[in-house]
Amino acid sequence: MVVESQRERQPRAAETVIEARGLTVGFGDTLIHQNLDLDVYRGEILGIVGGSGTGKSVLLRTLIGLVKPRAGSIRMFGTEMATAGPAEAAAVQTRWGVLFQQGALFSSLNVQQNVEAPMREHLDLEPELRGELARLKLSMVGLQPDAANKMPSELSGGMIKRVALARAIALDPDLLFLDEPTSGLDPIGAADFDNLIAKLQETLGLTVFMVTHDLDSLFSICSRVAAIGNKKILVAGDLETVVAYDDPWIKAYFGGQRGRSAQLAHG
Ligand SMILES: Nc1ncnc2c1ncn2[C@@H]1O[C@H](COP(=O)(O)OP(=O)(O)OP(=O)(O)O)[C@@H](O)[C@H]1O
Repeated sequence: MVVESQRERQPRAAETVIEARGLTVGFGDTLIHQNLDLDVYRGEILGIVGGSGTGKSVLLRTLIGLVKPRAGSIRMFGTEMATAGPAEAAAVQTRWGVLFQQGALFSSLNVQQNVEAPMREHLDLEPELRGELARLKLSMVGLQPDAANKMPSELSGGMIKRVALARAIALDPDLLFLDEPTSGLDPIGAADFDNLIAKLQETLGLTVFMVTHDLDSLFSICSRVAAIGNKKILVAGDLETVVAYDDPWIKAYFGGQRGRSAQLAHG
């Protein structure tokens, strides 16, 4: 059952949105990734898993250009990012949105202003239209209109994630990067957020790159999973393929009590 539902969610045509080849990333004397290859296909929700410190967030930050790789290439929507000119790179960058782990809202801006921030930076819109669009994005992530004037300090953890998600979709992206979107949420809040991600992915036709530890997210909404270990992608494929892969961390992660419970719950 799990396998069938995973297959149903596989994109039909495997058009590559992100193509990373031979990525080597390090800090000082420490190598985090060495010769890492990864493809992300249009229309999929790809879950990135791996032990703590294996470099899942570093991979996300490398793909969006915040960490410069020592070697290798990253093609985003067919554009080689290392050699793209500033205008071309900026045009590609507006095609993705990012939800960072803690939400990373601007604490001095209210909710609506946070969602408007990318529009201010990249679009030349009248203030009324910008406000209207921001409120539309907020309603798309399930927030009531009265949330618009609240400050980040007045929000619950779940609301912060929703505002951050509204900001991530502010520019109508094709691609969404999510870093541990359900971390810090209670199980019901996490399940609601998973459902929201799946709904947005489907209605907006998004491609989603999602770093997660959350087994429920993997089993409920991911169409494919890539596991990081030994500085590279150990295995990428449907859950059945990844779960069956012979690696001690994968066996401990999926074969432990929580992994078995998640498989049963979503089976
Ligand atoms: N800017 C940086 N400078 C130096 N080291 C860094 C930097 N950013 C990350 N690291 C190191 O890179 C390694 C991978 O970090 P990363 O946050 O990607 O791990 P992760 O797989 O996301 O872990 P977790 O699951 O615990 O969040 C860690 O050892 C971290 O300390």
